[in-house]
Amino acid sequence: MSGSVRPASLLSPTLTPFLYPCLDGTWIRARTCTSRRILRSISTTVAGKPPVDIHQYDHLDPSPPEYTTNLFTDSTTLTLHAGSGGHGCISFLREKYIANGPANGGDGGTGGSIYIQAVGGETSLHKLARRSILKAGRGKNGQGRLKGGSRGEDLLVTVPVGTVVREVWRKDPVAEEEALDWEERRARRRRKGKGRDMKDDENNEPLDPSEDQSSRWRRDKWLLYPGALPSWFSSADFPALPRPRRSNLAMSQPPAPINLDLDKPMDTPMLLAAGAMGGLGNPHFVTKSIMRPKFATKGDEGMKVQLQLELKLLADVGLVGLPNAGKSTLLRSLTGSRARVGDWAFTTLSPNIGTFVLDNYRGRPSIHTNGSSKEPRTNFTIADIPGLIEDAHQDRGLGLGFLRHIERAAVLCFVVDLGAGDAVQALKGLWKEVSEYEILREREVNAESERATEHTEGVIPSSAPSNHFASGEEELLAASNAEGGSATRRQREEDIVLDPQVGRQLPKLSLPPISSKPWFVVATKADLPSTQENFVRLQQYVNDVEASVVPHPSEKKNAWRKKLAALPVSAVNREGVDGIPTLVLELLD
Ligand SMILES: Nc1nc2c(ncn2[C@@H]2O[C@H](COP(=O)(O)OP(=O)(O)OP(=O)(O)O)[C@@H](O)[C@H]2O)c(=O)[nH]1
Ligand SMILES: [Mg+2]
Repeated sequence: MSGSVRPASLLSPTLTPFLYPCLDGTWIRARTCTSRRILRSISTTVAGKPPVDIHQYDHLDPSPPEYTTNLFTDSTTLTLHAGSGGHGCISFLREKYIANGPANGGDGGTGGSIYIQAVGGETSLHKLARRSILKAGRGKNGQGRLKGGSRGEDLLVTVPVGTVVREVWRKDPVAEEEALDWEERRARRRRKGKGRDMKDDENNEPLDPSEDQSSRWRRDKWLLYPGALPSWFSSADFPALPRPRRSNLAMSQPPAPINLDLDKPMDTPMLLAAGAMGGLGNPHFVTKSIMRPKFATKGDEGMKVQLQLELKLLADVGLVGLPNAGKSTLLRSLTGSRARVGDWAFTTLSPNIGTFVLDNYRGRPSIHTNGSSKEPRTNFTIADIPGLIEDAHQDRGLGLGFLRHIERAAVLCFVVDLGAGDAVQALKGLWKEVSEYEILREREVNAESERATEHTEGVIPSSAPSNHFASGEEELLAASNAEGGSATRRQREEDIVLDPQVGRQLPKLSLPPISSKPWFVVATKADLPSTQENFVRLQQYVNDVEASVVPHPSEKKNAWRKKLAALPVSAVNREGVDGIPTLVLELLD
């Protein structure tokens, strides 16, 4: 021990004597009664203990065949196809003595809808990543005797809690039809208003009455009686194409673009894209002149939407450390996790989540409170992410891809290896990467909000509710006034949520800055020889940060400085780790 440092006064009042018995007496200042009880029990077992066998806990230092590998994917792109509607049916009643009965074709069924639900218990998107396109079922075609087609099968996409969903693009054929229909009716209205001279205001050209699109026969929209040739039908025989329709369900769709943060388990699935409407059967087109219409309409095409899913794991504690620091070993010693451990860098290639059980319901109930909810806390979760290397924030190593998983951790646990050089420098290096990542993230959030503003200004979302809820004339008047029209639309969009549980757009999560999160340091491999001085220097530095004698390692103003602690542990021998839950609970609550 160097003479300049006064170790006894610097060491934390935690588990130091356990590892450094020569410094005994410093640990008596335990923070809480609980930690004092734990420490006392450890110290009594330590007295007169024979040297520890490093391999006594096999699962903490496993042999290679025992390594577990888990499939993990934290981001993927999915293309979802809502179900198309079934076609309407062309059919006529035929019974004994009724040779040429009336039309009795049923309507086509509505296509299946797409729902999303965040569920607990899942920690990866790999199942979804294997399937890039997911399709809901198509509605069945209508049948004779006015039998409507059955609905298409719905599709439920289940994602882990913590998934962020962003829309990449969408193709909504019904919205395109609506836009076309709206243009046509506006042109018709203008013609009506202009009277006989019929001049187009923009081009100043005479309008051709035959240009009326509504009466235009569209082959792709109509279904003809089997065996009938299109030439048998003149366009005059066809009624105007029915206006585009949407199911009632479409009103609970989130407005475009979809931007969800599913940070809580959902009781009910949330609608993403409603299935398209089925076509109309031939009875809809019976008129005085056409008593037996030999045509029906086809079902609408379903909406397609591409979504980017990104998983941000939700854990109470995030382990941050250099490669090979001993994070996975620490996770294994604290929890029942089977995280892969190995004596080389980048053993961990994807995040692991472990659960520390406080109350296993076998004894007296746990009395730990659970933050805001005030319910007893029965466990807390710990996320172990791949090691960070210098410039991880510039995507070196595996860092950047996985730093997002600690974004939502309530407490950060910096893991430094006492046997691998200056622990203070290691801690400063880790903080540098974390704060650089924070800057990157802030920039990304700003860019995203700018994009969102651009999108909403003056553009009618493609999933704007259908016009068929208002009477045609009323709506035309509103729409002819550009400003008023979009305002009405926007207003209606806010009003249309039928089921507040299912149709709500989840609020965007506003994450606190990473540097303002509570943190502590775990100095691992304290069983290695001559690590004592290194730990003492680390302890001194942490105390100085707490007392604001030196700047915070993140160099941020409002960074967390309360209750800082550095704990020496030997995870591989499971020594010193018992103090971590107590500290974590203090910081969590
Ligand atoms: N002596 C000693 N060795 C340890 C201790 N903790 C971990 N190790 C060893 O350090 C090596 C690396 O441990 P890991 O837990 O895989 O380290 P990691 O930080 O998860 O490494 P990456 O996943 O590569 O980032 C393994 O050989 C462990 O047995 C400890 O407390 N004492
Ligand atoms: Mg690891």
